[in-house]
Amino acid sequence: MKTAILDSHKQTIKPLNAISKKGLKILADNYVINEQAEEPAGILLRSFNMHDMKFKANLLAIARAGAGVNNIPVERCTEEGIAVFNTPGANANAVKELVLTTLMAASRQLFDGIAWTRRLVSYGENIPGLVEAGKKQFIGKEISGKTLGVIGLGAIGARVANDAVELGMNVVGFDPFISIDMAWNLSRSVKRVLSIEELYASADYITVHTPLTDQTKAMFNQTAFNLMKKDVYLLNFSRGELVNDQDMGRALDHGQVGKYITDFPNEAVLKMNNVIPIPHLGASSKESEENCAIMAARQLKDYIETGNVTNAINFPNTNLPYTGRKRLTVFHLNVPNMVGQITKLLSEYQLNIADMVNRGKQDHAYTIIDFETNSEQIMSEKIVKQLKQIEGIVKTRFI
Ligand SMILES: NC(=O)C1=CN([C@@H]2O[C@H](COP(=O)(O)OP(=O)(O)OC[C@H]3O[C@@H](n4cnc5c(N)ncnc54)[C@H](O)[C@@H]3O)[C@@H](O)[C@H]2O)C=CC1
Ligand SMILES: O=C(O)CCC(=O)C(=O)O
Repeated sequence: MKTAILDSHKQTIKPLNAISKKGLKILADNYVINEQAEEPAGILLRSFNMHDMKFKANLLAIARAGAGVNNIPVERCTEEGIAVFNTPGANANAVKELVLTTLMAASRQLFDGIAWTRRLVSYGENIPGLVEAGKKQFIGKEISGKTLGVIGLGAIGARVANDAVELGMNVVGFDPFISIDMAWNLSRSVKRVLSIEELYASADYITVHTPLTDQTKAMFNQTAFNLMKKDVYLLNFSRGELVNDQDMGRALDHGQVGKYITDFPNEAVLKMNNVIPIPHLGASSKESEENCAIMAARQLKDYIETGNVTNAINFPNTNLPYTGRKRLTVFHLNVPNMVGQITKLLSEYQLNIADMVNRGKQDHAYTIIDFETNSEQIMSEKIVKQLKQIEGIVKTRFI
Protein backbone atom coordinates (compact mmCIF):
# COMPACT_ATOMS: atom_id res chain seq x y z
CA MET A 1 0.00 0.00 0.00
CA LYS A 2 1.29 3.45 -0.85
CA THR A 3 1.26 6.18 1.74
CA ALA A 4 1.06 9.85 0.93
CA ILE A 5 4.25 11.90 1.26
CA LEU A 6 3.52 14.52 3.87
CA ASP A 7 4.28 18.18 3.33
CA SER A 8 7.70 19.51 4.31
CA HIS A 9 5.93 20.82 7.36
CA LYS A 10 5.37 17.65 9.42
CA GLN A 11 2.04 17.18 11.13
CA THR A 12 1.87 16.89 14.90
CA ILE A 13 0.55 14.13 17.12
CA LYS A 14 -0.23 14.98 20.72
CA PRO A 15 -0.09 12.11 23.25
CA LEU A 16 -2.25 12.76 26.32
CA ASN A 17 -1.05 9.71 28.28
CA ALA A 18 2.05 7.56 28.39
CA ILE A 19 1.89 5.59 25.13
CA SER A 20 4.10 2.56 24.53
CA LYS A 21 7.25 3.44 22.54
CA LYS A 22 6.44 0.72 20.01
CA GLY A 23 3.33 2.67 19.02
CA LEU A 24 5.05 6.04 18.92
CA LYS A 25 7.81 4.57 16.75
CA ILE A 26 5.24 3.92 14.01
CA LEU A 27 4.60 7.66 13.85
CA ALA A 28 8.12 8.90 14.55
CA ASP A 29 9.34 9.28 10.95
CA ASN A 30 6.44 11.25 9.54
CA TYR A 31 5.23 13.25 12.51
CA VAL A 32 6.32 15.48 15.34
CA ILE A 33 5.25 13.92 18.65
CA ASN A 34 4.59 16.77 21.04
CA GLU A 35 2.74 16.57 24.34
CA GLN A 36 2.39 20.36 24.42
CA ALA A 37 1.07 20.76 20.84
CA GLU A 38 -1.65 23.41 20.54
CA GLU A 39 -2.95 22.37 17.12
CA PRO A 40 -2.25 18.68 16.57
CA ALA A 41 -3.53 16.75 13.55
CA GLY A 42 -4.02 13.73 15.78
CA ILE A 43 -4.37 12.90 19.46
CA LEU A 44 -3.31 9.60 21.04
CA LEU A 45 -4.54 8.77 24.52
CA ARG A 46 -5.54 6.16 27.06
CA SER A 47 -7.76 7.19 29.97
CA PHE A 48 -7.22 10.98 29.87
CA ASN A 49 -10.54 12.79 30.34
CA MET A 50 -11.07 14.90 27.21
CA HIS A 51 -14.56 16.13 27.94
CA ASP A 52 -13.52 19.71 28.72
CA MET A 53 -11.10 20.03 25.81
CA LYS A 54 -11.86 22.34 22.90
CA PHE A 55 -10.73 21.15 19.48
CA LYS A 56 -9.04 23.20 16.77
CA ALA A 57 -10.33 22.97 13.20
CA ASN A 58 -7.27 21.08 11.97
CA LEU A 59 -7.69 18.16 14.38
CA LEU A 60 -8.42 15.15 12.17
CA ALA A 61 -8.60 12.25 14.56
CA ILE A 62 -8.37 10.96 18.11
CA ALA A 63 -7.09 7.44 18.75
CA ARG A 64 -7.81 5.73 22.04
CA ALA A 65 -5.20 3.07 22.80
CA GLY A 66 -7.78 0.91 24.56
CA ALA A 67 -11.45 -0.06 24.42
CA GLY A 68 -13.58 2.36 26.48
CA VAL A 69 -14.27 5.76 24.89
CA ASN A 70 -16.34 7.28 27.70
CA ASN A 71 -13.42 9.69 28.35
CA ILE A 72 -13.87 11.20 24.85
CA PRO A 73 -16.74 13.52 23.80
CA VAL A 74 -17.61 11.30 20.83
CA GLU A 75 -20.83 13.13 19.94
CA ARG A 76 -19.07 16.49 19.77
CA CYS A 77 -16.26 14.93 17.70
CA THR A 78 -18.83 13.60 15.24
CA GLU A 79 -20.42 17.04 14.89
CA GLU A 80 -16.97 18.49 14.20
CA GLY A 81 -15.99 15.71 11.77
CA ILE A 82 -13.22 14.35 13.99
CA ALA A 83 -12.76 10.58 13.69
CA VAL A 84 -12.51 8.71 17.00
CA PHE A 85 -10.73 5.35 16.96
CA ASN A 86 -10.29 2.64 19.57
CA THR A 87 -8.45 -0.67 19.54
CA PRO A 88 -11.01 -3.48 19.84
CA GLY A 89 -9.67 -6.58 21.56
CA ALA A 90 -6.08 -5.31 21.85
CA ASN A 91 -6.13 -5.36 25.65
CA ALA A 92 -8.76 -8.05 26.13
CA ASN A 93 -6.36 -10.83 27.08
CA ALA A 94 -4.74 -8.64 29.75
CA VAL A 95 -8.12 -7.84 31.30
CA LYS A 96 -9.25 -11.46 31.10
CA GLU A 97 -6.14 -12.65 32.93
CA LEU A 98 -6.63 -10.13 35.73
CA VAL A 99 -10.32 -10.97 36.05
CA LEU A 100 -9.58 -14.68 36.46
CA THR A 101 -6.61 -13.99 38.76
CA THR A 102 -8.67 -11.84 41.10
CA LEU A 103 -11.70 -14.13 40.87
CA MET A 104 -9.65 -17.04 42.17
CA ALA A 105 -7.57 -15.00 44.61
CA ALA A 106 -10.63 -13.32 46.14
CA SER A 107 -12.49 -16.60 46.38
CA ARG A 108 -9.58 -18.09 48.35
CA GLN A 109 -9.44 -15.03 50.66
CA LEU A 110 -5.90 -14.48 49.42
CA PHE A 111 -5.87 -10.69 49.66
CA ASP A 112 -7.08 -10.69 53.29
CA GLY A 113 -4.74 -13.55 54.15
CA ILE A 114 -1.69 -11.77 52.71
CA ALA A 115 -2.57 -8.49 54.46
CA TRP A 116 -2.97 -10.34 57.81
CA THR A 117 0.31 -12.20 57.37
CA ARG A 118 2.22 -8.97 56.71
CA ARG A 119 1.05 -7.64 60.05
CA LEU A 120 2.83 -10.50 61.86
CA VAL A 121 6.23 -9.08 61.01
CA SER A 122 7.12 -8.09 64.59
CA TYR A 123 6.41 -11.53 66.10
CA GLY A 124 9.84 -13.01 65.30
CA GLU A 125 10.18 -16.75 65.74
CA ASN A 126 6.48 -17.09 66.65
CA ILE A 127 5.46 -16.26 63.10
CA PRO A 128 5.24 -19.85 61.75
CA GLY A 129 3.10 -20.92 64.72
CA LEU A 130 0.84 -17.87 64.39
CA VAL A 131 0.42 -18.59 60.69
CA GLU A 132 -0.73 -22.13 61.34
CA ALA A 133 -3.08 -21.04 64.13
CA GLY A 134 -4.50 -18.10 62.19
CA LYS A 135 -5.04 -19.59 58.77
CA LYS A 136 -8.52 -20.87 59.63
CA GLN A 137 -9.80 -17.29 59.30
CA PHE A 138 -9.11 -17.46 55.58
CA ILE A 139 -10.83 -20.61 54.42
CA GLY A 140 -11.97 -19.90 50.90
CA LYS A 141 -14.20 -21.37 48.25
CA GLU A 142 -13.13 -23.18 45.10
CA ILE A 143 -14.57 -21.79 41.90
CA SER A 144 -14.88 -25.15 40.16
CA GLY A 145 -18.53 -26.19 40.01
CA LYS A 146 -19.76 -22.68 40.91
CA THR A 147 -21.69 -20.43 38.55
CA LEU A 148 -20.13 -17.36 36.95
CA GLY A 149 -22.43 -14.79 35.36
CA VAL A 150 -20.78 -12.79 32.57
CA ILE A 151 -22.54 -9.59 31.54
CA GLY A 152 -21.31 -8.37 28.14
CA LEU A 153 -19.89 -11.04 25.84
CA GLY A 154 -17.53 -8.88 23.78
CA ALA A 155 -13.76 -9.14 23.44
CA ILE A 156 -13.18 -9.44 27.19
CA GLY A 157 -16.39 -11.09 28.37
CA ALA A 158 -16.24 -13.90 25.77
CA ARG A 159 -12.63 -14.69 26.73
CA VAL A 160 -13.48 -14.72 30.44
CA ALA A 161 -16.52 -16.95 29.80
CA ASN A 162 -14.58 -19.46 27.70
CA ASP A 163 -11.69 -19.76 30.13
CA ALA A 164 -14.00 -20.00 33.15
CA VAL A 165 -15.60 -23.03 31.45
CA GLU A 166 -12.12 -24.56 31.19
CA LEU A 167 -11.64 -23.91 34.93
CA GLY A 168 -14.69 -26.03 35.65
CA MET A 169 -17.24 -23.26 36.21
CA ASN A 170 -20.83 -23.21 35.00
CA VAL A 171 -20.98 -20.05 32.93
CA VAL A 172 -24.08 -18.01 32.22
CA GLY A 173 -23.77 -15.12 29.76
CA PHE A 174 -25.98 -12.12 29.05
CA ASP A 175 -25.50 -9.80 26.08
CA PRO A 176 -28.51 -8.61 24.07
CA PHE A 177 -26.22 -7.04 21.45
CA ILE A 178 -23.63 -9.81 21.03
CA SER A 179 -21.83 -9.64 17.68
CA ILE A 180 -21.93 -12.58 15.30
CA ASP A 181 -18.15 -13.01 15.61
CA MET A 182 -18.32 -13.19 19.39
CA ALA A 183 -21.25 -15.60 19.29
CA TRP A 184 -19.18 -17.90 17.05
CA ASN A 185 -16.21 -17.66 19.41
CA LEU A 186 -18.18 -18.49 22.51
CA SER A 187 -17.83 -21.96 24.02
CA ARG A 188 -20.98 -24.04 23.56
CA SER A 189 -20.85 -24.68 27.29
CA VAL A 190 -21.68 -21.04 28.01
CA LYS A 191 -25.40 -20.82 28.69
CA ARG A 192 -26.77 -17.65 27.16
CA VAL A 193 -29.73 -16.15 28.99
CA LEU A 194 -32.14 -13.62 27.59
CA SER A 195 -32.73 -11.70 30.80
CA ILE A 196 -30.28 -10.30 33.28
CA GLU A 197 -32.63 -11.37 36.09
CA GLU A 198 -32.02 -15.00 35.14
CA LEU A 199 -28.27 -14.42 35.40
CA TYR A 200 -28.61 -12.66 38.77
CA ALA A 201 -30.69 -15.54 40.16
CA SER A 202 -28.13 -18.22 39.39
CA ALA A 203 -24.67 -16.63 39.71
CA ASP A 204 -22.27 -17.14 42.62
CA TYR A 205 -19.86 -14.71 40.93
CA ILE A 206 -20.75 -11.94 38.50
CA THR A 207 -18.30 -10.17 36.20
CA VAL A 208 -19.32 -7.23 34.02
CA HIS A 209 -17.77 -6.37 30.64
CA THR A 210 -20.03 -3.82 29.02
CA PRO A 211 -19.16 -0.25 28.04
CA LEU A 212 -20.43 2.61 30.18
CA THR A 213 -23.64 3.76 28.47
CA ASP A 214 -26.90 5.37 29.55
CA GLN A 215 -28.26 1.84 29.84
CA THR A 216 -25.44 0.40 31.95
CA LYS A 217 -24.86 3.43 34.21
CA ALA A 218 -25.60 2.47 37.85
CA MET A 219 -27.01 -0.88 36.70
CA PHE A 220 -25.69 -2.41 39.93
CA ASN A 221 -28.10 -0.86 42.40
CA GLN A 222 -30.33 -2.02 45.24
CA THR A 223 -32.92 -3.44 42.83
CA ALA A 224 -30.26 -5.54 41.11
CA PHE A 225 -28.65 -6.66 44.39
CA ASN A 226 -32.06 -7.83 45.65
CA LEU A 227 -32.25 -10.24 42.71
CA MET A 228 -28.80 -11.73 43.29
CA LYS A 229 -27.82 -14.71 45.43
CA LYS A 230 -26.67 -13.77 48.91
CA ASP A 231 -22.88 -13.45 49.25
CA VAL A 232 -22.37 -13.03 45.50
CA TYR A 233 -18.94 -11.76 44.46
CA LEU A 234 -19.06 -8.91 41.93
CA LEU A 235 -16.12 -8.10 39.68
CA ASN A 236 -16.09 -4.75 37.90
CA PHE A 237 -13.32 -4.24 35.39
CA SER A 238 -15.58 -2.11 33.15
CA ARG A 239 -16.15 1.32 34.69
CA GLY A 240 -16.84 2.57 38.22
CA GLU A 241 -20.01 4.37 37.13
CA LEU A 242 -21.74 1.06 36.49
CA VAL A 243 -22.21 0.77 40.24
CA ASN A 244 -24.37 2.83 42.58
CA ASP A 245 -21.81 3.27 45.36
CA GLN A 246 -24.28 3.95 48.13
CA ASP A 247 -26.26 0.80 47.35
CA MET A 248 -23.07 -1.21 47.02
CA GLY A 249 -21.87 -0.06 50.46
CA ARG A 250 -25.17 -1.19 51.96
CA ALA A 251 -25.16 -4.52 50.09
CA LEU A 252 -21.63 -5.25 51.34
CA ASP A 253 -22.55 -4.32 54.92
CA HIS A 254 -25.55 -6.69 54.81
CA GLY A 255 -23.59 -9.52 53.19
CA GLN A 256 -25.84 -9.38 50.14
CA VAL A 257 -22.65 -8.85 48.14
CA GLY A 258 -19.79 -10.86 49.66
CA LYS A 259 -16.96 -9.05 47.94
CA TYR A 260 -16.67 -6.24 45.45
CA ILE A 261 -13.57 -6.46 43.28
CA THR A 262 -13.13 -3.25 41.33
CA ASP A 263 -10.58 -1.74 38.99
CA PHE A 264 -12.11 1.69 39.68
CA PRO A 265 -11.69 2.73 43.32
CA ASN A 266 -12.92 6.10 44.57
CA GLU A 267 -13.26 7.59 48.04
CA ALA A 268 -16.63 5.94 48.76
CA VAL A 269 -15.42 2.57 47.51
CA LEU A 270 -12.26 2.65 49.62
CA LYS A 271 -14.35 3.22 52.74
CA MET A 272 -16.46 0.10 52.13
CA ASN A 273 -15.92 -3.26 53.80
CA ASN A 274 -15.02 -6.29 51.72
CA VAL A 275 -13.77 -4.32 48.77
CA ILE A 276 -10.76 -5.37 46.76
CA PRO A 277 -9.60 -2.15 45.12
CA ILE A 278 -7.26 -2.37 42.14
CA PRO A 279 -5.66 0.75 40.63
CA HIS A 280 -7.10 0.33 37.11
CA LEU A 281 -4.60 -2.36 36.15
CA GLY A 282 -6.84 -4.34 33.79
CA ALA A 283 -4.96 -3.33 30.66
CA SER A 284 -1.61 -2.70 32.33
CA SER A 285 0.56 -5.43 30.90
CA LYS A 286 3.53 -4.79 28.64
CA GLU A 287 1.90 -6.82 25.87
CA SER A 288 -1.43 -5.06 26.07
CA GLU A 289 0.11 -1.59 26.19
CA GLU A 290 2.14 -2.40 23.10
CA ASN A 291 -0.79 -4.00 21.23
CA CYS A 292 -3.04 -1.02 21.92
CA ALA A 293 -0.41 1.59 21.07
CA ILE A 294 0.58 -0.13 17.83
CA MET A 295 -3.02 -0.57 16.71
CA ALA A 296 -4.00 2.99 17.62
CA ALA A 297 -0.93 4.48 15.92
CA ARG A 298 -1.46 2.46 12.73
CA GLN A 299 -5.12 3.43 12.49
CA LEU A 300 -4.34 7.09 13.14
CA LYS A 301 -1.50 7.17 10.59
CA ASP A 302 -3.58 5.41 7.98
CA TYR A 303 -6.45 7.83 8.43
CA ILE A 304 -4.27 10.94 8.33
CA GLU A 305 -2.28 9.76 5.31
CA THR A 306 -4.89 7.95 3.21
CA GLY A 307 -8.28 8.80 4.71
CA ASN A 308 -9.00 5.08 5.16
CA VAL A 309 -10.91 4.22 8.32
CA THR A 310 -10.48 1.15 10.54
CA ASN A 311 -12.14 0.78 13.93
CA ALA A 312 -13.60 4.24 14.33
CA ILE A 313 -16.44 4.66 16.78
CA ASN A 314 -18.16 7.41 14.82
CA PHE A 315 -17.04 6.82 11.20
CA PRO A 316 -17.87 3.70 9.15
CA ASN A 317 -15.04 1.33 8.31
CA THR A 318 -14.03 2.50 4.84
CA ASN A 319 -11.12 1.36 2.73
CA LEU A 320 -10.12 2.40 -0.78
CA PRO A 321 -6.58 1.15 -1.50
CA TYR A 322 -4.36 4.22 -1.71
CA THR A 323 -2.55 4.49 -5.03
CA GLY A 324 -1.08 7.97 -4.70
CA ARG A 325 -3.81 9.61 -6.77
CA LYS A 326 -5.35 12.85 -5.53
CA ARG A 327 -8.08 11.91 -3.11
CA LEU A 328 -11.13 13.66 -1.66
CA THR A 329 -12.70 12.43 1.57
CA VAL A 330 -16.09 13.66 2.73
CA PHE A 331 -17.76 12.99 6.08
CA HIS A 332 -21.45 13.76 5.75
CA LEU A 333 -24.93 12.99 6.95
CA ASN A 334 -26.31 9.60 5.94
CA VAL A 335 -29.19 11.01 3.84
CA PRO A 336 -30.22 10.48 0.19
CA ASN A 337 -28.39 12.23 -2.65
CA MET A 338 -25.24 13.28 -0.78
CA VAL A 339 -22.98 11.35 -3.16
CA GLY A 340 -25.05 12.63 -6.09
CA GLN A 341 -24.51 16.25 -5.08
CA ILE A 342 -20.77 15.75 -4.54
CA THR A 343 -20.16 13.98 -7.85
CA LYS A 344 -22.33 16.52 -9.71
CA LEU A 345 -20.18 19.34 -8.41
CA LEU A 346 -16.98 17.50 -9.38
CA SER A 347 -18.32 16.86 -12.88
CA GLU A 348 -18.97 20.58 -13.29
CA TYR A 349 -15.19 21.00 -12.94
CA GLN A 350 -14.58 18.17 -15.48
CA LEU A 351 -12.98 16.09 -12.74
CA ASN A 352 -13.00 12.44 -13.68
CA ILE A 353 -13.45 9.95 -10.86
CA ALA A 354 -11.11 6.94 -10.97
CA ASP A 355 -12.54 5.12 -8.00
CA MET A 356 -14.80 5.77 -5.07
CA VAL A 357 -16.37 4.20 -2.00
CA ASN A 358 -19.21 5.26 0.27
CA ARG A 359 -20.09 3.71 3.60
CA GLY A 360 -22.71 4.60 6.17
CA LYS A 361 -22.86 4.20 9.93
CA GLN A 362 -25.99 5.25 11.76
CA ASP A 363 -26.63 8.96 11.05
CA HIS A 364 -23.36 9.59 9.21
CA ALA A 365 -21.58 8.38 6.11
CA TYR A 366 -18.12 8.69 4.64
CA THR A 367 -17.12 8.93 0.99
CA ILE A 368 -13.65 8.58 -0.51
CA ILE A 369 -13.12 9.65 -4.12
CA ASP A 370 -9.92 9.15 -6.14
CA PHE A 371 -9.39 11.33 -9.22
CA GLU A 372 -7.99 10.30 -12.60
CA THR A 373 -5.76 13.35 -12.73
CA ASN A 374 -3.49 14.91 -10.14
CA SER A 375 -4.36 18.43 -11.31
CA GLU A 376 -3.91 21.26 -8.83
CA GLN A 377 -7.41 22.36 -9.79
CA ILE A 378 -8.69 19.58 -7.55
CA MET A 379 -7.43 21.43 -4.53
CA SER A 380 -8.85 24.76 -5.66
CA GLU A 381 -10.37 26.83 -2.90
CA LYS A 382 -13.46 27.31 -5.03
CA ILE A 383 -14.26 23.61 -5.02
CA VAL A 384 -13.61 23.35 -1.29
CA LYS A 385 -15.91 26.31 -0.67
CA GLN A 386 -18.68 24.87 -2.80
CA LEU A 387 -18.42 21.47 -1.17
CA LYS A 388 -18.80 23.09 2.22
CA GLN A 389 -22.00 24.75 1.04
CA ILE A 390 -23.71 21.41 0.39
CA GLU A 391 -26.07 20.86 3.27
CA GLY A 392 -25.18 17.76 5.29
CA ILE A 393 -21.44 17.85 4.62
CA VAL A 394 -19.57 17.92 7.93
CA LYS A 395 -15.95 17.76 6.81
CA THR A 396 -14.00 17.48 3.57
CA ARG A 397 -10.35 16.80 3.05
CA PHE A 398 -8.08 16.60 0.01
CA ILE A 399 -5.12 14.23 0.30
N1 LIG B 1 -10.12 -2.24 33.35
C1 LIG B 1 -9.52 -1.97 32.21
O1 LIG B 1 -8.35 -1.64 32.16
C2 LIG B 1 -10.30 -2.08 30.94
C3 LIG B 1 -11.64 -1.84 30.94
N2 LIG B 1 -12.37 -1.99 29.78
C4 LIG B 1 -13.81 -1.76 29.86
O2 LIG B 1 -14.46 -2.95 29.45
C5 LIG B 1 -15.46 -2.63 28.48
C6 LIG B 1 -15.65 -3.80 27.55
O3 LIG B 1 -14.48 -3.97 26.77
P1 LIG B 1 -14.46 -4.98 25.54
O4 LIG B 1 -14.93 -6.31 25.94
O5 LIG B 1 -13.13 -4.85 24.92
O6 LIG B 1 -15.56 -4.30 24.61
P2 LIG B 1 -16.48 -4.96 23.50
O7 LIG B 1 -17.07 -3.83 22.74
O8 LIG B 1 -15.71 -5.99 22.74
O9 LIG B 1 -17.62 -5.71 24.31
C7 LIG B 1 -18.64 -5.04 25.00
C8 LIG B 1 -19.85 -5.97 24.96
O10 LIG B 1 -20.84 -5.41 25.83
C9 LIG B 1 -22.10 -5.67 25.24
N3 LIG B 1 -23.11 -4.79 25.81
C10 LIG B 1 -23.33 -3.49 25.55
N4 LIG B 1 -24.35 -3.03 26.31
C11 LIG B 1 -24.77 -4.09 27.05
C12 LIG B 1 -25.79 -4.25 28.03
N5 LIG B 1 -26.59 -3.23 28.36
N6 LIG B 1 -25.95 -5.46 28.59
C13 LIG B 1 -25.15 -6.50 28.25
N7 LIG B 1 -24.17 -6.41 27.33
C14 LIG B 1 -23.99 -5.21 26.74
C15 LIG B 1 -21.85 -5.44 23.76
O11 LIG B 1 -22.83 -6.06 22.96
C16 LIG B 1 -20.48 -6.07 23.58
O12 LIG B 1 -20.59 -7.43 23.18
C17 LIG B 1 -14.95 -1.34 27.82
O13 LIG B 1 -15.99 -0.59 27.26
C18 LIG B 1 -14.27 -0.63 28.96
O14 LIG B 1 -15.19 0.19 29.63
C19 LIG B 1 -11.79 -2.38 28.61
C20 LIG B 1 -10.43 -2.61 28.56
C21 LIG B 1 -9.57 -2.41 29.71
O1 LIG C 1 -5.23 2.34 29.17
C1 LIG C 1 -5.59 1.82 30.23
O2 LIG C 1 -4.81 1.42 31.09
C2 LIG C 1 -7.05 1.66 30.50
C3 LIG C 1 -7.71 0.71 29.54
C4 LIG C 1 -9.18 0.84 29.58
O3 LIG C 1 -9.80 1.13 30.57
C5 LIG C 1 -9.91 0.58 28.33
O4 LIG C 1 -9.29 0.12 27.35
O5 LIG C 1 -11.14 0.83 28.30
